Amino acid sequence: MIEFKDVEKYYGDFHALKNINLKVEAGETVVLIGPSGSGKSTLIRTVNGLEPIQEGHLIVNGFDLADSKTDMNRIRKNVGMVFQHFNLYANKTVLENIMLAPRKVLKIDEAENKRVAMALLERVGLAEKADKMPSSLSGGQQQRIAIARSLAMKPKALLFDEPTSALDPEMVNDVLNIMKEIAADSDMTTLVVTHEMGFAKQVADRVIFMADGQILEDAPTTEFFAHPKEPRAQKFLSQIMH
Ligand SMILES: Nc1ncnc2c1ncn2[C@@H]1O[C@H](COP(=O)(O)OP(=O)(O)OP(=O)(O)O)[C@@H](O)[C@H]1O
Repeated sequence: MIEFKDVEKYYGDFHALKNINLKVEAGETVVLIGPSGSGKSTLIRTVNGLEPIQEGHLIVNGFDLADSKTDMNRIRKNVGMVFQHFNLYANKTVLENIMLAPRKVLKIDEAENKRVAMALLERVGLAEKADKMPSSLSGGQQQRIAIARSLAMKPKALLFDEPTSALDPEMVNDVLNIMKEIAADSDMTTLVVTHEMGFAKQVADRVIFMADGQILEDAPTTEFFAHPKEPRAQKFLSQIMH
């Protein structure tokens, strides 16, 4: 579903991603961890073209993002993204937030669009908020709406960029529980940047450890947490687990 081949990414002179090679199979759940500034957000933002790469190849759903002929709209249709700060449309109701992209991009029938949107709101436990404005909801509720909005596009892959780090602690589990359900869906490819190690342990098929723009370790979850090989991963885990 997603393959990085010798990818290099720069912000001006700053080398943000260094020789990234990574393959994520369809249906896999991969968690990216690592110290602040190691390039985790940058890496997942390249997958739906939010950040361009400068060298190498990045194949998403069969299309190379390094190829100027690749249609980014087509990529974004299949690859949803959930951000740390929700990014809901402030001047639209919860229901409109969810219905907008399917209407504009997928051009689906209005009644069907509403039916799907309401079903998604049920799924995230917020059907009664359909006609509210996002600003009247808590952060955790807004994030659940943002997830429902992504799912409405029926993406093949979902990218989560620290989706719980802006939330009050009591809101975190509601969001993680929905993410766990999504991760368990064997058709959905899920890439998650998070500091929630419990979540990583429970749902990730693999853990990627990054530092200084490089992937230092890429291992099955149980193996990674039981025996991290890289000294920097060992140090990171010992700091974060206390
Ligand atoms: N738009 C940008 N312009 C210039 N430098 C940037 C930009 N975005 C990120 N960087 C730099 O790239 C490096 C990697 O940032 P990135 O946000 O990908 O790290 P991260 O591992 O996700 O960190 P965190 O856990 O703190 O979110 C950092 O040094 C950051 O300052």
